Amino acid sequence: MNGRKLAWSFVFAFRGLVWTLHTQQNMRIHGVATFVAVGLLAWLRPPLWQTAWIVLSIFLVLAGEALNSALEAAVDRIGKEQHPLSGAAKDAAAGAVLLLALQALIAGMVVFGPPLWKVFEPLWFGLGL
Ligand SMILES: Nc1ncnc2c1ncn2[C@@H]1O[C@H](COP(=O)(O)OP(=O)(O)OP(=O)(O)O)[C@@H](O)[C@H]1O
Repeated sequence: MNGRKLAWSFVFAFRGLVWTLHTQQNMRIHGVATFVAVGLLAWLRPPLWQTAWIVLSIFLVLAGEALNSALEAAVDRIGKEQHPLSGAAKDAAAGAVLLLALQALIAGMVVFGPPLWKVFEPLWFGLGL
């Protein structure tokens, strides 16, 4: 592969990500979640392995959503008519994203839960909770 072709492949990949952001509401939701997670990382500065877990989770969810969007587009390109296999393919891909998102939620709770609890603990007790 020559350098020019390699550079174009990055452009196409980036264009694919921009397309998912424009067309997929779920990708935009994951984008917002990414900003929140990065903000919490910058604020709470967890240990390196926990930071790595969160960063990995972010990339896994975004990559999963991009693949899900690709599969949806491919299924729709094959045929827009209703078919059990088309539905099953889309459902299975959505299930994969759900699993990745659940994993990210667990990572967020394990990494950010205890320090956030510490920060807001005085507030809970101040409110008599
Ligand atoms: N061609 C089809 N044949 C049968 N069932 C389908 C077909 N297309 C979609 N479905 C069903 O409808 C669900 C929603 O499909 P849709 O294409 O709207 O994707 P989505 O999950 O809403 O994603 P998004 O809103 O991000 O595009 C699928 O998960 C599937 O169960």
